[in-house]
Amino acid sequence: MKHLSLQAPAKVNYLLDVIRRRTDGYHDLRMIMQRVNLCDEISIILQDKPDLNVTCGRQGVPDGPGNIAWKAARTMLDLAETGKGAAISITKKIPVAAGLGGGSSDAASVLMGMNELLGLHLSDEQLMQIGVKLGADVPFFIFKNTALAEGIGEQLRTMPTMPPAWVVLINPGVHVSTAWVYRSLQLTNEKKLAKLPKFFDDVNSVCGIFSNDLEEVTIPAFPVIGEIKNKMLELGASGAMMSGSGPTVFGLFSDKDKAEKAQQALSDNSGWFSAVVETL
Ligand SMILES: C[C@@](CO)(OP(=O)(O)O)[C@H](O)COP(=O)(O)OP(=O)(O)OC[C@H]1O[C@@H](n2ccc(N)nc2=O)[C@H](O)[C@@H]1O
Ligand SMILES: Nc1ncnc2c1ncn2[C@@H]1O[C@H](COP(=O)(O)OP(=O)(O)O)[C@@H](O)[C@H]1O
Repeated sequence: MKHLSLQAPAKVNYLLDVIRRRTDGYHDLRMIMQRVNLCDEISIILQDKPDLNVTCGRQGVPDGPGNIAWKAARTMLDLAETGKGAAISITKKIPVAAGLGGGSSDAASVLMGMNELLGLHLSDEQLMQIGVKLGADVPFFIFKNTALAEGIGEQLRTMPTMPPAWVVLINPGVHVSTAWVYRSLQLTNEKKLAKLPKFFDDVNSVCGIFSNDLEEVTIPAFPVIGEIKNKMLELGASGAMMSGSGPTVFGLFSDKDKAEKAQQALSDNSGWFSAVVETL
C-alpha cells in the first residue's frame, strides 16, 4: 500500500486590490500572496479498492464529498483510470474560514500527492489548471513561490525575493462570509493601482505594500479587526493587516522576541486563535 504524509501551509495576503466585478459574479484581483509555516497535516493511503474516504473530524469542515480535498482526490483518481481508491485524513492546524487559505492548500497538497502516488506525471501547470476549478487560491499553493496573482488568483508570477519575517496571526473567530464581503464592496470605476517596488530591502519595505480593499467592508462591520491591527502596531509590528477576506489579522516582525511578546499580549482574549509563524 502506497502512503504519503504531507504538510499543507497557510497563506497571508500582503496585497489585495479588487479591480473589477466580472460577468461571472467573481472579481478580478491583484494580490501578493505569501506562504507561512502553519500547516495542516494530511495523510494519503492509496488503496486497491475504489472507495474514496476523506476524514477531518473538525467542526465546520465536512468529511467526504463536501471536503475540497475529496474533490481534488476524486479528480486525480478519475484521471488515472486505475480503479484504485484512497483513504485521506486531514488534521486541521489552520483555522477554518479565516482568510488563511487552509482548504485551498489542502486541495493543492492532495493534487500534488495523488499525482505522485498514481504516477500521473502531470506538470505543475497542468495541476494548477485542475486546481483553479476547485478554488481560486489552489494554483498558488502549487506554484509555491511568493506570488503576484491576477485574474481571480490563477495568473501567477514570482515576486522579487522578500526578506524572511516572523508573522503573528490573530483570529478573533467572528464569522465573515467571503461572498458577502465581495458583494458588499463599493467599487470605483477606474481603480488606480499602486506601483510595486522592484526589490525589497527589509521587512519595513515589505510592509510598505500592505493594502487590502476588503478591509473597507470587514472593519466597519467587525471593529475588532481594526482593533487587533492597531494593537499589533503598538506592540512593534512593522505592519499589520487583515488576510484575505478575514477575519485573521497578521503582523509582520523582523524580531522573533517582539513577535512572541505581541502574541502573548494579544492571546489573552479567550477563544482567539493565535500563533507565531515564519514566512516560507
Ligand atoms: C479572499 C481570498 C483571497 O486570497 O481568499 P480567502 O479569504 O478565502 O482565503 C480569495 O479571493 C477567495 O477566493 P475563493 O477561494 O474563490 O473564495 P470562495 O469562498 O470560493 O468564494 C465565495 C464567493 O466569493 C465571491 N468571490 C470570490 C473570489 C473572487 N475573486 N471574487 C468574488 O466575487 C464569489 O461570489 C464566490 O462565490
Ligand atoms: N479541507 C478543508 N479545510 C477547510 N475548510 C474546508 C475544507 N473543505 C471544505 N471546506 C469548507 O471551505 C470553507 C472555507 O474554508 P477555508 O479554506 O478554511 O477558509 P478561507 O477561504 O477563508 O481561506 C469552510 O466553510 C469549510 O467548511
